Amino acid sequence: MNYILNANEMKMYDRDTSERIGIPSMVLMERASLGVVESLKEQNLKPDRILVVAGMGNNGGDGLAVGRLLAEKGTEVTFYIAGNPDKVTPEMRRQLLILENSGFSIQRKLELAEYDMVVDALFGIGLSRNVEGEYLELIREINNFGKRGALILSLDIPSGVCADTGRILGMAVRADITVTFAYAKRGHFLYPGREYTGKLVVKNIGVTEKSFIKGRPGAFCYEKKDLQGLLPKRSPWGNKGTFGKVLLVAGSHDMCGACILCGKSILRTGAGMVKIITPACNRTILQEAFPEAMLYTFEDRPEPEKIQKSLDWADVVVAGPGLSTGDISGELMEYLLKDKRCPMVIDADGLNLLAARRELFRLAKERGGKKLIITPHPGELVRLLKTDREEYGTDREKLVSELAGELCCVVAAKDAATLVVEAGREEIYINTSGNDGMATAGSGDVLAGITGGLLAQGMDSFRCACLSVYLHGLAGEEASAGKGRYGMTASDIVEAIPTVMTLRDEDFLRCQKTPSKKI
Ligand SMILES: NC(=O)C1=CN([C@@H]2O[C@H](COP(=O)(O)OP(=O)(O)OC[C@H]3O[C@@H](n4cnc5c(N)ncnc54)[C@H](OP(=O)(O)O)[C@@H]3O)[C@@H](O)[C@H]2O)[C@@H](O)CC1
Ligand SMILES: [K+]
Repeated sequence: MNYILNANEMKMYDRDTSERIGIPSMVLMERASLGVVESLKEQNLKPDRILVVAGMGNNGGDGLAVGRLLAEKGTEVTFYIAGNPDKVTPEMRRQLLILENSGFSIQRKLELAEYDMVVDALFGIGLSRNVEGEYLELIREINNFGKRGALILSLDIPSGVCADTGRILGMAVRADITVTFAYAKRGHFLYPGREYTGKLVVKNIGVTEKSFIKGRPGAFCYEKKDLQGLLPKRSPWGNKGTFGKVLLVAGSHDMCGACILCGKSILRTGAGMVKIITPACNRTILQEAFPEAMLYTFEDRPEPEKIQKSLDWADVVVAGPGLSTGDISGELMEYLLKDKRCPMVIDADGLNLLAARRELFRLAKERGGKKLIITPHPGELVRLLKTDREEYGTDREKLVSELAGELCCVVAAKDAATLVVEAGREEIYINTSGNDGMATAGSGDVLAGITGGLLAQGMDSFRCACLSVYLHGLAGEEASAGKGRYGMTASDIVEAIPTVMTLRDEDFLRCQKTPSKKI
């Protein structure tokens, strides 16, 4: 598990590290700059000629220090500073003095020469508004250097990217590499910031959890090393019943694939049994393509007694993939929502039904008790919230939290960087696994299946949603490693689930003993 910070949190922890713990901010700055040089070495990058573009804040100070350290190693460095000298920070002033005392000259006019690398140290987490005028031109010029072949190295965050939201404030540097300090920032992962960040490297500078004096950060992500502590425990004496029984209500005429992708993902994640309720037209294909599933297929409309029997059997319900939004589906959803015993995962048309029929939305709300996980993509979320894409783009986190609060549930808001938010919980999960190959038909059905499979193994809803999203992304990475991002399909993601959940025997045994992580 790692933290993802916003600008205020980072500033607070920087300040507490200097003022309360006592590591001077010049020491932090020197460590940050040494970290950048170290990271270039790790990536075997040895630029001969570089340009440092520095602003008047501490991000600029980092840039001057990086240039100085590289010059010590023989790199030819051109230093350029921009901005109002009245705004210079004490640390930046000190860096300017060190350069002056060391005999370096500092340009105020940009030299349009050939450089191997441009160090972008214009703005870091102190960017507070849209960039304009001179800064806009500079950012355009840095990007032009990039187009002409120079490597663009951004310090902390590409200048112009909002550290809190990933939004572009006017214009932003398109970095090839971003070296950030202490912890990743939200803007590195939230789109479009993610596209501008390039390869992200995080360097420790001495700001650690000991600096969380005033509280922990509000967002976190999982890392591969966490899996051992996160996967549900398996009893050696367990049977298919004890590993969880999932009732999948999915599929409609011409929509059978969603049942298969979702159902297989449930079993691939470790649940013991799956029963599918779907129209009779899907029976033959399901029996051939997915023989592990039990079925209740119906001709015109499902019989209430049989639905109830299936509900009584199940530990968890997954509803919605390929379901369609007709009246029969609406009736089915009503039955499912009225039965408040089983935790439920709702996806796709299940969510569209909730959005279209307020009665169903009310029933979902009444379930309460956080026994509901919903997995909307942006279109579904916008429909549920009765808002538009523009508003969704301006403050996604706020809207997702509102929806979680209204339905008293866990929302996994799917997107390139999926957010998981639980009603009443301040901390959010930001997913960092996965890639663009996952933007393929049926990928969402796989996530719904993974979520149902983990929930059926007894996980708490929030942790289950976070882990599902993370595993789904890892399985996507695994699928793209085999098939490539162009050609991979949702079925490849399903097939990759076991690989990413496989622990070496010794890790598996340790996993059974490790207490489950609290977050
Ligand atoms: N503190 C520490 O211990 C450590 C900090 N570290 C480094 O410090 C960085 C944060 O430094 P920082 O807070 O000085 O902010 P920074 O990003 O350099 O810019 C602020 C300046 O930009 C200006 N400005 C803002 N927006 C603007 C706009 N649109 N257009 C024009 N101007 C604009 C703003 O002016 P103002 O808003 O006051 O008008 C101010 O002058 C951090 O990212 C990391 O790299 C590391 O060394 C590790 C240790
Ligand atoms: K920067």
